Amino acid sequence: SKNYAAARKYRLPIIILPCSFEDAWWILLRPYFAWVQGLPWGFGDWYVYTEMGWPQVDTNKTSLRLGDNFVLCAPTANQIVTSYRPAIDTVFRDHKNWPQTDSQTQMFMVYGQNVASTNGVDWQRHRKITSTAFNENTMVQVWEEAIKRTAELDLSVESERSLGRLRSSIEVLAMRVLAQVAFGEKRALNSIPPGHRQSLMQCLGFIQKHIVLTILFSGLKAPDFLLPKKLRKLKVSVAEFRQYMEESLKRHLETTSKGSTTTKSKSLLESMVRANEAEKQLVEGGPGRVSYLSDSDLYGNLFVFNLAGYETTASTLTFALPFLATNPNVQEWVYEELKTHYINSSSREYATVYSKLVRCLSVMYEALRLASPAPLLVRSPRSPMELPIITKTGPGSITVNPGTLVGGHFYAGHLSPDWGSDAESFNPRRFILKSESGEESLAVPEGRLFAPWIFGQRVCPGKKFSQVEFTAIVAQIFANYRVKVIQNTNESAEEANQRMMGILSDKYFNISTHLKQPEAGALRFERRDEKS
Ligand code: HEM
Repeated sequence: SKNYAAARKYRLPIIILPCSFEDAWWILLRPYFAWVQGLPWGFGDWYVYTEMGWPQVDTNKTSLRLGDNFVLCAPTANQIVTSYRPAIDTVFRDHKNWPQTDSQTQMFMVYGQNVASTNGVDWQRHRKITSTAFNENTMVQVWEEAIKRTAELDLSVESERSLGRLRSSIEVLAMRVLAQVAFGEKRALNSIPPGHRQSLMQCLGFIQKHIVLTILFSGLKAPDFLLPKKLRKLKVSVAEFRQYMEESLKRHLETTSKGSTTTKSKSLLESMVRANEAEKQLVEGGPGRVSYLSDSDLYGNLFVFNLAGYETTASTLTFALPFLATNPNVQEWVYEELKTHYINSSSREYATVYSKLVRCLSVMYEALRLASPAPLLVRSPRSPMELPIITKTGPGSITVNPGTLVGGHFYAGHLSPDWGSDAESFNPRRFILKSESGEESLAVPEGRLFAPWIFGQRVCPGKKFSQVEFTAIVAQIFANYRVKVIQNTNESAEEANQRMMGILSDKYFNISTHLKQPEAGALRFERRDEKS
């Protein structure tokens, strides 16, 4: 009731919730209460808003009904949900005054503090060291590794794949790219090396799938026989992944201490270790706070790179490919670009090719606009802060107190009617600008909210990594294949495409975007050099 009284003062529409995703107990119980959605007179309408990534289910429905800003009023806290651009700008440009909340950052705190789990000066320390790892040398590796691994996908041998199967193939691919580029890991990721009980892919995959349980129970000291089977398995996976990280770090520390003479670092981890060692030398004996990372910090960051670094890209591709399959004209438009700059180009090198493939990148932008893996990002001020709002009477502002949350509702911004009458359809051309001389470039149309990697100082450090990887994979696939939706018996191509769009809109959130029915649709990859 205290929260409700505070919410009323904002003069914004209010949705009352009996609990929220900030309550740990509710996260566990939530699946058992799905039935409330079937209650008459909208009695169960609150249910959808009680999970972290709810906009992936609701998309922009609530925003169309209630406007650009409204309040979710729960017993734990009020959350002002906004897709109003001045508000998004105010909050996300200023991470000092609008830091992340514990419930969001702690999601990433399984092995140690890291760039995603910290705020303020601690964050600066993590960010400084980890950012050194994302340089142009890394991008060359991402490009080459992604092309090589895509060629190994064997799309002509296994030419028909359900969306579920496609997702797992692409996850393996993206994980390989990350493992190679980030950790210099050359071993097969799905075999079990001596001294291990699980492969790297097995343990990371299991942690990823049960990330919420991992966060809730990673510190649990209970003896194994008291734990349910799933938690026992999770404990093994968490320990296994730690062992992989320790081995990897040990290898890298050895190489760094040998003082390798090349200036170019070979992996993200190596750059990070190097920058950290340099930082240690710098402060040795000097006064002031610690500016380097401890081993536990390094593990924390390694884990978070794994968590943030492959599923997001894999998720984006699992949407982009079927979107392209339902839009053969867009495929041909992408192919035109590939013919000029990739297929018939004398070089396939990152430096010459990547920046020219703007149509490929526009496909990524459009897939992210429609199915971003980060649907709602929450912040909360440390001291009372002004937040711009918009009501029926026009723009204004309200004071937000500490303890009140502000949720940036990126889905609503990405699907807003501002994008025009085709806001809901897949049309990557909207991101392409043509100069008078006919040269194409990528641009977000004026006056739209588009921030899948957010912006400002806390922008995703893997933004370019993911763009280069996505472009390489799309280029390599569409230079060689046409992709089609597989029709069911008695179904026309048009009907199959319609069905596919339905499957793609049925989503849920777990670190990234997932389909509820990935086995209900499938794609066929047809080689371009064979008759179709
Ligand atoms: C399509 C791909 C990707 C998307 C859409 C994406 C999106 C995002 C977003 C929205 C954030 C901000 C979260 C917040 O502040 O609450 C973020 C942070 C982060 N991302 Fe990404 N990301 C992608 C790929 C990657 C990749 C490939 C890596 C690493 C290899 C990566 C590493 C990180 C890290 C470490 C952070 C935390 C940074 C910080 O808090 O300072 N991401 N990402």
